[in-house]
Amino acid sequence: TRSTRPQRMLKAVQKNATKGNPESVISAIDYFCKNSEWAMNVGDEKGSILDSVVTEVNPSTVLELGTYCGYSTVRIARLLSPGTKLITLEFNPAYAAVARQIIAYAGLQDKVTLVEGPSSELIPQIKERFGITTFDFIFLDHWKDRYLPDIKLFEECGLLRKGSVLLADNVICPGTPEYLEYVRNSPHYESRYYPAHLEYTKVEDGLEKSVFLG
Ligand SMILES: O=C(NC/C=C/[C@H]1O[C@@H](n2cnc3c(NCCO)ncnc32)[C@H](O)[C@@H]1O)c1cc(-c2ccc(F)cc2)cc(O)c1O
Ligand SMILES: [Mg+2]
Repeated sequence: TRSTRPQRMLKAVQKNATKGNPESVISAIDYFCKNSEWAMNVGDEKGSILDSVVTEVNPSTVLELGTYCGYSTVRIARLLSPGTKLITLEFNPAYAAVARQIIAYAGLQDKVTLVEGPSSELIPQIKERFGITTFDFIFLDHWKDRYLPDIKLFEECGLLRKGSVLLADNVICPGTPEYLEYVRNSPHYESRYYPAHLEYTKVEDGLEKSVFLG
């Protein structure tokens, strides 16, 4: 049977990247998406903004919603201080299998805990399963209509502290209107929009950074 796009992306990484070199894995995926097949990775332009926010926050506890093929997982994990790990949630087993191989190819498997399952079920389990009290940094890049319910779940589960940073992809395209309205109007968040473009295109998109105020 025909391979899937994530499987073809993995092949491109194994063919064009250098094992243990995260930068080469990122470049190989961006090259594949620009020259072979578009895929919904955060991409290089928004990825650079992601890099700058992660570097600024220098988080000890990190959560990503929506691993997909692991592109943003690799971007984030390569910037973490020694000993810091990130938890990434992915409910599609086929995507998770590809992501594990891409993360391992980058040599970052020891900095990443990929948990298979839906965020709605996993978020309430995080404290007891992973011994986390609160998250310093959260990257949202899963189904766009799940951003708002999941941020409310973070609040209910006490997973945010004064200063927790949430960074959301695709707030313009495909768009997350309810989430944007919430974080921009809630007295509990200080929000800022980073304009950019939809990965590998000229279409307008951007990232929204929201700091929890307690
Ligand atoms: O749709 C987009 N992203 C979705 C990501 C889904 C990934 O995350 C996984 N996932 C989803 N919900 C959950 C969940 N929780 C939900 C239930 O609890 N818990 C765990 N994992 C979850 C999926 O299995 C996928 O691996 C997108 C589209 C465009 C786009 C723009 C323009 C176009 F024309 C076309 C496409 C651009 C982008 O950057 C995009 O991110
Ligand atoms: Mg996205």
